[in-house]
Amino acid sequence: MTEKKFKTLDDFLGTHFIYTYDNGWEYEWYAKNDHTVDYRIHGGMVAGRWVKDQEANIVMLTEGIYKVAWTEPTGTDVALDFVPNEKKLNGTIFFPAWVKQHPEITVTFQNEHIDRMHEAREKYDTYPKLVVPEFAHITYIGNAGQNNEDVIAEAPYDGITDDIRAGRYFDENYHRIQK
Ligand SMILES: C=Cc1ccc(O)cc1
Repeated sequence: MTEKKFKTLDDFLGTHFIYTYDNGWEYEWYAKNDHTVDYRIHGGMVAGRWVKDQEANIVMLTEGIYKVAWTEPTGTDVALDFVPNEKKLNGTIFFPAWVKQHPEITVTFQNEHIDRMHEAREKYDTYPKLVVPEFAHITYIGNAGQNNEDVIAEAPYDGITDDIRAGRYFDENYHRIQK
């Protein structure tokens, strides 16, 4: 894992993280550029879900501390505060009621099923929302560079985060080593 020190917004953009929330949910998230994020979910209520090119608001609050927020086609809202120099973040996820009732609908490569998400958010309940506020500890930081399509490029599989942490997943140019 890189030991880089985060100071500027540019230090954050292009960075790839893996982290585990205190409730046990493991997530992988990539600051693709100053308005776009990709992610994969490895543990928790919607493990198996993965998303590319989600538009997000990304700012630096003060040196080395970053806030990211977005709203999804599912109606789920997310706010993340990264303190990468301390290997931690705080995330709050606001799930519409239907995602808790039918998580399996969202567990897919969302980009190929946007219509299905829009349909479900109209058809099923929004309220009461499920709010999940949690700290997480960062277990991996990688310098992927911005707009790297290899970072989040396939469905999550058992052991993928171990492969990434062990250095078996990306080559020296942060391209995926295909098995
Ligand atoms: C629902 C998406 C989501 C992505 C990353 C994260 O840390 C929390 C939620």
